[in-house]
Amino acid sequence: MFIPTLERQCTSEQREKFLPLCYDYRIIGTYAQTELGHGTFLRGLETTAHYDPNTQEFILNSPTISSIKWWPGALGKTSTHAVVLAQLYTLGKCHGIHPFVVQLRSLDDHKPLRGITVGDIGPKMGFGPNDNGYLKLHKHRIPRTNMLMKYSQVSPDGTYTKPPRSTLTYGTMTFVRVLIVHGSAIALAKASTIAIRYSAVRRQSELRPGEPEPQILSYPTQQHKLFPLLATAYAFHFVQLAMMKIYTDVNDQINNSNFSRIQELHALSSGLKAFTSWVTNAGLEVCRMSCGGHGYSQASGFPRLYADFTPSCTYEGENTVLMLQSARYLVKCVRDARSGKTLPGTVSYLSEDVSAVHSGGSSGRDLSNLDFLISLYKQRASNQVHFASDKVDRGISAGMDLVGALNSASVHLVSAAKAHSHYFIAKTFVESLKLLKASSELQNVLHQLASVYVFEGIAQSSGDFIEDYILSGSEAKTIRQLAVDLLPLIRVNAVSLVDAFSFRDEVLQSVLGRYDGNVYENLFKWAQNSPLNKTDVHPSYHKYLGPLLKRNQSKL
Ligand SMILES: CCCCCCCCCCCCCCCCCCCC(=O)SCCNC(=O)CCNC(=O)[C@H](O)C(C)(C)COP(=O)(O)OP(=O)(O)OC[C@H]1O[C@@H](n2cnc3c(N)ncnc32)[C@H](O)[C@@H]1OP(=O)(O)O
Ligand SMILES: Cc1cc2nc3c(=O)[nH]c(=O)nc-3n(C[C@H](O)[C@H](O)[C@H](O)COP(=O)(O)OP(=O)(O)OC[C@H]3O[C@@H](n4cnc5c(N)ncnc54)[C@H](O)[C@@H]3O)c2cc1C
Repeated sequence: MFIPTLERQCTSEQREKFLPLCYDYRIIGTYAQTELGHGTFLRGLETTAHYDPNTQEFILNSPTISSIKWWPGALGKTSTHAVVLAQLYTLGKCHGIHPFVVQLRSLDDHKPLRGITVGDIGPKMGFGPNDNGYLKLHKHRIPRTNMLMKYSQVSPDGTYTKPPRSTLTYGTMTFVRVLIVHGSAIALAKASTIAIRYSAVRRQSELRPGEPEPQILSYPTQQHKLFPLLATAYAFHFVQLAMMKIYTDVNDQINNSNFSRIQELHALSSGLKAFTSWVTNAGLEVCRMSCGGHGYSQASGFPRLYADFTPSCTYEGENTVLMLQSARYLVKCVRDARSGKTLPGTVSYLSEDVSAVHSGGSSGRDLSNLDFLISLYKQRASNQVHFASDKVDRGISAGMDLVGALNSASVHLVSAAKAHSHYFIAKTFVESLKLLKASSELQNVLHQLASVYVFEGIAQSSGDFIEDYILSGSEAKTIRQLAVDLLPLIRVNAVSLVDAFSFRDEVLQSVLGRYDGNVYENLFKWAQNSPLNKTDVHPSYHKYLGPLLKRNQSKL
């Protein structure tokens, strides 16, 4: 995050000064924004940067215990520099959060500089090798030119020039949220690879006396656990491509001072980061549990994969908060649509009258047709967004202010943002396959994946579709069965579909997911290499167990 922030927030002179140092690994930096007392509420950050026109320096301080920077990756022991987000004060006025480059450690002996107290925050659930750290600043001075001034400036005499948009400071977070969508796709693909390869190797239970134990991948329940997640990994792959394309297009516009789509990008990246990381987080656990006891071993790769992925639901914007950000934008779009404004591409459906298109229970609807089902996802999303938006309006009519009305409707707003994200993902998956240049055989297999993703997505949220009369109960049951009917067809190509992710064994880090399927021999080898097995009799025997046993044997 250090380098992307410099690339996006530096003037050209600052880029020339700082970026070569980064690219040549002459300095190592972190992104120090979160504090002990604030991670979500950025306007509440307490670190201060007061401008001193006499010396043309900023004086940085951590004025309270809650203002100590806390969590930034590699801050504890590694980073020589940080981008520090602090409240800017100049000529007696506060201008809000701005980014500053701060050197933390000497480039000679790596010791912390004067006014810098820095260290590791201690052991975490995962990310063991990462020294997430703390930073306490005490009257630490930096040159005026260390404030990143692409969008806002402080002149030598302390005059402040404000940015075209205050939220441009938040740009790096948007970029990383887009990367996290990609990260979700990768993590779910890894977990699917491990679970499906192992399920093809593992044989368990005797269905009928004398019959060989079947591969657990042959059980419909095992297929129902794993194949929708495999399909989701493929869906997220295509979604992250689409998300990155939108990010790149909007970022190019921003670089040309066109800020018209910044809100749409923020809303979409927030919703997709939250949706994909939540779904992946839950999916990793399903994959682990589908591997039985060996899934719980470190050898499976699942404990580390989960412990390292699960903070994706928290960092870079806590998921609930991001869903609310997305929903806030959707509510604004409903208002704009009602006042006749044209809506941007990813939300234009909110101005369509989808309610008349479909009503549950109509006979003869082709429930296996993906284009038709995507139109139902659209109707569900539109209904949920309009419902939540109407709740906000009713709150205001009842005398609440906008903040109060939004807060009061927030549970429904999160549901609406989820439905919106889900519609975007399902639509993107189906549309991406149409554009894919592939053999008819491959198209057929991918269509099976898209179908099970779309069917299972409805099955798992059938309440939404039934409550709004988008589907009848019997139609929902039919779609649920369509998903189950697809499972044996996907079984034929399941191992090939995870092999297609092409994770090398060294990357997958899983004995269960080894490409050669030689699990048991390598599990035994792995166990023998366990530190506890360095000696037949562990040294602790002589200190604890031995004396205890001998003492009790003497009583016999
Ligand atoms: C290139 C090939 C790569 C291959 C990649 C392979 C895989 C990648 C693997 C994964 C990589 C990722 C690894 C991750 C490592 C990251 C580690 C974690 C780092 C961190 O956690 S950094 C800290 C993150 N912190 C946050 O995200 C804080 C969240 N809080 C906020 O953003 C704001 O406080 C919040 C919640 C938005 C509230 O803002 P606030 O101003 O207080 O209040 P409002 O809600 O009223 O917003 C005002 C206004 O601003 C708009 N807004 C807010 N944010 C943005 C934004 N980012 N962009 C644009 N606009 C924004 C908001 O919509 C409001 O607008 P209105 O018009 O409605 O007024
Ligand atoms: C592994 C890891 C790495 C990190 N790396 C970095 C880094 O490199 N740099 C950095 O600056 N930070 C980093 N962070 C910090 C991270 O960005 C914050 O933890 C994150 O933004 C969440 O903020 P918080 O911890 O204050 O959670 P909180 O906001 O306190 O969340 C707690 C609960 O409050 C709820 N909540 C908060 N606000 C609202 C609201 N308005 N409406 C409804 N509910 C709300 C949330 O939904 C959540 O359930 C990292 C964190 C982790 C775990």
